[in-house]
Order: sequence, then C-alpha cells, then structure tokens
Amino acid sequence: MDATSFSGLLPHTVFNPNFARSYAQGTPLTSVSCHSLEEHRPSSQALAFLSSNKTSKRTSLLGGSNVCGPVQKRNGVGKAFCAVGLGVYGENVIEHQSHSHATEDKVGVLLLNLGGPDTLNDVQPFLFNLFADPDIIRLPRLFQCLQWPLAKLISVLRAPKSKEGYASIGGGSPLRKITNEQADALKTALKAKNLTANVYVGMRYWYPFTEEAVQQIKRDRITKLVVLPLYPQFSISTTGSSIRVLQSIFREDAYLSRLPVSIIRSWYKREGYVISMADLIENELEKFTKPEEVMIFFSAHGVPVSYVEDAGDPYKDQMEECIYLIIQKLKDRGINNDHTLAYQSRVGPVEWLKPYTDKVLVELGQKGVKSLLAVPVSFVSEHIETLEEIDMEYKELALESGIENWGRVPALNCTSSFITDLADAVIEALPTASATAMSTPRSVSEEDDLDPVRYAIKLLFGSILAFVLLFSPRMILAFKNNLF
Ligand SMILES: C=CC1=C(C)c2cc3[nH]c(cc4nc(cc5[nH]c(cc1n2)c(C)c5CCC(=O)O)C(CCC(=O)O)=C4C)c(C)c3C=C
Ligand SMILES: [Fe+2]
Repeated sequence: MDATSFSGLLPHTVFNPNFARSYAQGTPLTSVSCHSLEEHRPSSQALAFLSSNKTSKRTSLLGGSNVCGPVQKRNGVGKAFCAVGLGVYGENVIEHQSHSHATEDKVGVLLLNLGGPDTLNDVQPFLFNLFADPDIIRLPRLFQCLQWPLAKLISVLRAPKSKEGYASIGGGSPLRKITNEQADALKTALKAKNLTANVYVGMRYWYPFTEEAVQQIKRDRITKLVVLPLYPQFSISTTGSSIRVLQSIFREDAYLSRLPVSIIRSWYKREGYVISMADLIENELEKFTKPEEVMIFFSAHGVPVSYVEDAGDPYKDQMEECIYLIIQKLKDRGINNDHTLAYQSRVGPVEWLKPYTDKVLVELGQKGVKSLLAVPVSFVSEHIETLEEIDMEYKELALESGIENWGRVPALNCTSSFITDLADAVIEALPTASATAMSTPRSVSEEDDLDPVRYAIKLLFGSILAFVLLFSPRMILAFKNNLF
C-alpha cells in the first residue's frame, strides 16, 4: 500500500515544471488551483462567474502552475512519497506537531470518488465539471485560460451521447448509491475491528462534492483523517486530481491545515484486494461450460499516452503490476487461463493507452477465441463504463466478431473480503503524531493571476490561441469522428 501522512504548515518551495516526469514515488498533481464550489456549479453559473469575477483567486481558470511542494519522507509502510505537487519530489521533509494532544481522537475516513450524474439533467453540468478539470483536459500552459470555455463546448457536444448511455442504465449513475453503501459497510467493518470512525464520501465532479464532505469533517471536529481514494491504481486524472482539490481546500483553512492526514494513494498490491479480485474471476469462470478455455480479458480505463510518457503518470505500470498479481493469485489456485489487458473509454483527439479494448475484442474474435470473460479493473463500483460500455457495447461487438460465450466479472462494490481489507488499510494508515504538510503554497502562476494586468494579457493571448486550437483540423476531425 502506498500511503502518505501529513499535517501542519505549508512548504515554501516552488519547483521547476520541467521536473514533471518523476511521478514514480509521488502524488502527481498539475496546476494548484484556488478551488471552490464555484467550479462545480452547473456550467451557466460557472461561465457567468468567469466573466464577472476576473480578478478573483480562482486561478484554475489559468491553471497550469505545475508546482510541487517539497515534502518527501518515508512513511510507515517504508515507501518514499511526495506530499504535493506535479511529479516533483524534493528531499525536504517538513514535519509539524499535530493535534496529538487531543484527549480523545475522533477518526474520520474520507472516501474519494469521481461522482456521476444522478439524473439525465445532471449529465451536461457533470461533464462540464469533468472537462473543466485541468487534470482531465491537460492544456498547454498558454491555452489554460480556455479550460472553462472548452469544457462548456465539449460538455454540450458530448452530453447527448452520454445521456443515451445513462438513460440505458436507468437514467443516472449508480456511483453515489454504491459509494454510500461502501462507506456504511466500511464503518461497520472498522467498528468490528474496534475502530470507531466517521466515514465521509467526497466526489470530484458531482454531489456530494469533496468540499461538502470536508465541511462536515470540520463540523464533526475530526482530529485524525485517513483519505482513501476508491481507485486501486494511481492516476493523475483520478486520485491525483482529487488530492489536488483537497490540498487547495486544506491550504485555505487554519484548522484543516493542522489536521493529521494520511492519504492512501494506491492499494492495488494489497493482498485482500488481489484475493477479492481473484475470487470474483474464479466464480465467474465456473459459469462457463469449459472454464479452462476462457480468455480472461482485463479492461482498464484508458488515459492519454502523454500522461504516462510526458507527465510520468504511474497508472500504466501499476495496472500491469496489478494484473500480474491477480494472475499469479489465480495460478496459485491452479487456474492457468490465457489473459490479456486492453484499455477502454477513449475520449478526444489524442492518442490513449493501447491496445484499445474494442480493437482487441475484434482481433480475438477473428483469431478464433470463443469464450471471453471481461474484467473491469480500474474501478471498484459498477458505473456507466461497466453497465453500458462493457455489458452492452463491447458485448455486442464481441459477439459480432465471433466470440460465442461472453461473461463479465462484477465490480467489487460491497464484497465483504474487499471491504474488510479496506478497513485494514485504513487502520494501517492512521496518521501518527508527527506528519508533514498537506497543502502547497500558491504557485508563481497563480500569484500572477491575482494581478489584473497580467491576467488581461494572458486572456488576450489565450483567446487568440483558443481560436487556432478550436478550429484546428485535429479538433474538427475529433468532433466529426465522435471522439468527444
Ligand atoms: C476525457 C478524459 C478522461 C480521462 C483521462 C478519464 C480517466 C478516468 N476515468 C475513470 C473512471 C470514470 N470515468 C467516469 C466518467 C467519465 N470519464 C470521462 C473522461 C475521462 N476519464 C467522461 C467523459 C466520463 C463521463 C461518462 C461519459 O460520457 O462517457 C466515471 C463515472 C461513471 C458514472 O457511472 O457516472 C468513472 C468511474 C478512471 C478510473 C480514469 C483513469 C484511470
Ligand atoms: Fe473517466
């Protein structure tokens, strides 16, 4: 498990963005924004804000600061980590006395998740929030003032296609309900292990937003916090983005910036997780007439190649290691099926991790594979990409391509061995008395954005570049090919 503990004051070093590749041991974050709930409001309000409050601190509009705090230390698990910042991992460790004198600790666990639209009306504003995230659409620095207009444009254009998907799975995302159930189950599992804790849910792009969860944590006067992103593998676009938001909230608040916090940044190596996945696979294999002939097809959520190659996102390496561990566990049980890994859910005109799920399914069918078991592996709840993309789109494609027997491993959801293991992970990660800083200072670029003249210059150049970018042949082609 890869966990990090923090509390206390802010580090004061701004790092060179050229160091951005070194994600290997740290928490990858891009621009540090002075983030607030405004960013999450439905797009019309967000855009109104864009035009009416230009000198505000909401520097995510211009984003792209590529700042890293210098915090790095060895945690209890013996792994080096970086507390904050875009892939830059300095040696300085800043430790502070935490709230360790509290007579009785009040433990909180914050589950971070992506969030999903509750209804079809929520789809476009949800997509706006997603595309407005500089960790999802990573624009070159000069273009970063386009983040919101671009998010508006893409969300409006993509909404009809997404709505169809959500309509086909019952009119909204099941993520909120399932994550709440996981939170309840985790609380019970912790209680069974003699740890009384409040478990909170904080979503990145829809309700209940991370900000709301953090406000509740403050109201409850929590004295120790464990942050558990519900993504087994770390990616800039998932855990990285959620932690960036947390850091910016904590940075602005005296109480929170002193709260001892541990962040579990990835947990795909945990024995309990690997066993739970192997159990689910074994169980589904048994439903086939000839289980030993089934191809185990891991389908991971993709990310753009540039995340891995330019920004040092450890996601691909972690995914490959995760698959290896699950396969080893199956082999230990005498299950030696063929397996393969492919990446799904590509969006936009750039190159994503390969091979692509749809292409591999067709190839396997053409090669004569007759039985296939799809295993979603980036995420622990059912959601649109399992229920619609895999169960409907990919199944249809596979059957058309010659595959005759199709199965799909369910998401872990509230599987008890999995929840019990999460409880162990939380207990192992409980922050100790001394901890390092959670939040980063504002970046040079952010400070620039507080200056109206510099802001106006950036906006002018940004608009010119926006024009060029939006009408580039690549973007036009991407829209034509339905890649948004
Ligand atoms: C545009 C870039 C995207 C990246 C990068 C990305 C990474 C990523 N996402 C998940 C998990 C989920 N994604 C979900 C929804 C979703 N994601 C994107 C785009 C990117 N994701 C879009 C446009 C959407 C909206 C749905 C759609 O229109 O297709 C969800 C929520 C699903 C739900 O039920 O509501 C999850 C979960 C991971 C794990 C990941 C990187 C590793
Ligand atoms: Fe996604």
